Amino acid sequence: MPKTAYVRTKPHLNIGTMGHVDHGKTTLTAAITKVLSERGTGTFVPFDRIDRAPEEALRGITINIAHVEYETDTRHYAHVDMPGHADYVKNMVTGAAQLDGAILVVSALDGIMPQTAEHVLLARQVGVDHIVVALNKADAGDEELTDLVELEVRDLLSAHGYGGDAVPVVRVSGLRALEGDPRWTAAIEALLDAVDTYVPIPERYADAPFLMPVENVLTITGRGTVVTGAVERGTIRVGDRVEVLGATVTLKAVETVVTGLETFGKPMESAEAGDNVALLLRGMPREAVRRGHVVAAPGSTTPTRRFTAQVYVLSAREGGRTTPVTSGYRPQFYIRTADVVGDIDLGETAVARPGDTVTVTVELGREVPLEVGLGFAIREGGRTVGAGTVASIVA
Ligand SMILES: Nc1nc2c(ncn2[C@@H]2O[C@H](COP(=O)(O)OP(=O)(O)OP(=O)(O)O)[C@@H](O)[C@H]2O)c(=O)[nH]1
Ligand SMILES: [Mg+2]
Repeated sequence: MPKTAYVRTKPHLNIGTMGHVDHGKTTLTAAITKVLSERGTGTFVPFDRIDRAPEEALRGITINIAHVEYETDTRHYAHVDMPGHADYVKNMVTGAAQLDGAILVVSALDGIMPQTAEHVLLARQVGVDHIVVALNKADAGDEELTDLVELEVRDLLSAHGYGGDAVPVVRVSGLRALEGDPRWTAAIEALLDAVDTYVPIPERYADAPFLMPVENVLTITGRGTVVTGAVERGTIRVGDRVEVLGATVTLKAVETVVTGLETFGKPMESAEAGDNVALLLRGMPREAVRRGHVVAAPGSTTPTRRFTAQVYVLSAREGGRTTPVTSGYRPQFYIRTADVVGDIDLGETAVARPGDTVTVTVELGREVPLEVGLGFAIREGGRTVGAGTVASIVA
């Protein structure tokens, strides 16, 4: 099938749904694509295709994020539907790191649930600055109860520095909109308008050196090794030299050339920060690159093992630990798409209780490209116990 080139006509933003299990994230995602397909600026992606497509097993890591794309009148969006279950927080964290804005889905029937709060906290920690709320299942909710839920959500957002009073809260019914009920398709339009106007066009650091965390690695027969991910900063063109970093201990950086560039299956001439792309890498052995590595402009970033960070230790109520952390604690660090073990040194603080924010020094089990301001999650025994931001690199 001939491929039409991807033409950039509108600013591109990455958004995603988040929220508690069963509050209707996937239904809402399907409803958005339905409403926009009727406007002629998107393709309808039915519920079961969003819910089935994402499960990919990759070297034992379950990648469970569905990407769909659509346009409003003013913007092009890549939208990720993030699973709600706590087991998938890893994917939410690594995916949310790329989000310019998020749609927080809260069931008007249930109100705030543990994962609603956990996702808001994680969004804050990974630097998602703008949240729009979809109060879903409004078709089935009682008006007064929905008012209470709205207040509760605004309070939660304010508590995490999102300015809950200003955040748009739109009452929607993904289910009824999918069925074509005009009242509820209009609500989806209102939600999209809120996203269009409330989430600003991000500064893309287009002039910064190129960097893309690797999400997925594929082999295309006859063509070679392809890596996919969201461009974190800078621009990339076919023919550009790049480095793959964070590889094996013996082979720290592998230099290669980008020989092909695509987005959503369409070839493109250049990609910039925020784009979801696939890069074909010349002569790159399949085994030399994996999820967690970084593709960057040569010499633009140096992998490091030691850094200081501000870390928030989740309280037990948020699903975190019930006991304090002391120096020598050795959890997993989720940094961009990488999953690395690390030693925590609390220095003079000595003890961090659940709910505390502390400054720590971390020594990772292997080198990872890091920079100040980069967010990460800390996990232990399959659950998130902390979140933090890199404060300084220690030589
Ligand atoms: N009444 C009503 N039910 C809804 C609405 N949206 C979703 N549901 C129902 O809520 C249930 C969960 O919907 P999903 O879209 O799968 O929820 P989710 O948040 O994606 O769930 P997970 O991916 O498992 O976290 C399904 O039975 C839906 O049919 C709505 O607007 N109104
Ligand atoms: Mg879902």
